[in-house]
Amino acid sequence: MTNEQLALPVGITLDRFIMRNQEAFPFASGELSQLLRDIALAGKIINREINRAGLSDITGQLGSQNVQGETQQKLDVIADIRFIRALKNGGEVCAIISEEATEVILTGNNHAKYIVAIDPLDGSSNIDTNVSIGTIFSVYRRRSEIGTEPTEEDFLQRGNKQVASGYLLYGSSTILVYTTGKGVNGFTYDYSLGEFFLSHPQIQISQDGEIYSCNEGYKSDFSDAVQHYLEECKQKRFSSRYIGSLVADFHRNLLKGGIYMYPATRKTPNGKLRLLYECFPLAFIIEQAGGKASDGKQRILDIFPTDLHQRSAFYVGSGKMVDTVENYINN
Ligand SMILES: O=P(O)(O)OC[C@H]1O[C@](O)(COP(=O)(O)O)[C@@H](O)[C@@H]1O
Ligand SMILES: [Mg+2]
Ligand SMILES: [Mg+2]
Repeated sequence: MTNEQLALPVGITLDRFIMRNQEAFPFASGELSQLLRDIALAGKIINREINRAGLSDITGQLGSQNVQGETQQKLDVIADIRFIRALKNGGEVCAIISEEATEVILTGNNHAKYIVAIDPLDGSSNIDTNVSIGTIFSVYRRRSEIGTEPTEEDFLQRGNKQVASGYLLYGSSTILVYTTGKGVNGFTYDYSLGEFFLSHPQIQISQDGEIYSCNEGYKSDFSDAVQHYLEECKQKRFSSRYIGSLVADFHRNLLKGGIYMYPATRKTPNGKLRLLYECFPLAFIIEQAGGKASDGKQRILDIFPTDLHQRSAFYVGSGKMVDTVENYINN
């Protein structure tokens, strides 16, 4: 055994990976790198709180409602506070929108050029039952002039204007997956070292898959087209998998191939999921991984949002499966 083999490498840390990517772009100023580090830091803190949730009084409902009319879980609000604080203190973000806040959150960093849209805790209905949950984020350059106070207008940009997006998945292991438009990479959290390490380089989704994921409890509320597509999935003996946490269902399909669908229903005629901090960020990831994301009629990333908390039908995953459901819907 060589001496080198005595001390096997532990891998590439997130920090080093970010630095290497920054060095690859001489004009990169390091602000986006710092922003990604701030998100990773808040993710570590939330992860620790989630791991201890059953031992500390942070499970259950807070009783207040968010702008969507959903009852907020304590962890929804704790995660919201942690990410906003990390991004404020990091200094690279001038404004934030969050699922848990009605209005634009001004950080006071008016000199900063980035804005962030965030779903601080995704899969809220699964928090208290130890099922995988996550955080979803999206980063844009502001539209308003640096030095001025950002407004709602800064956030009303098409999804194809994102400069970065990603998610954290707090599951059997904790993983951070993100893109800055140069492919998709995943980093697994090593608790013992307190570091994220590159574990899933350059993720690509298979063009076709045999997993479909949607809440079939609402099937009778889906359009005939979607019901026909579900029938086809069953005839083809595809596996039905639905965790009920978008991040977890998305991540499984990203690695295994498959399609996640949250169609419009009578209860949610515009779909349930939010364009700016659920659909756009995951659509950017899936396209960078070779897959597709649609609202049934058009590419999600081409949609021009008119409202901060706008909802959309969402079909995302292996390209051929998204094409098939789109064909059903449009023919
Ligand atoms: O219970 P339903 O209607 O199937 O909805 C589940 C979906 O709603 C969500 O919980 C919405 O996200 P939040 O938990 O962030 O509100 C998704 O994670 C999940 O895919
Ligand atoms: Mg969500
Ligand atoms: Mg949420």
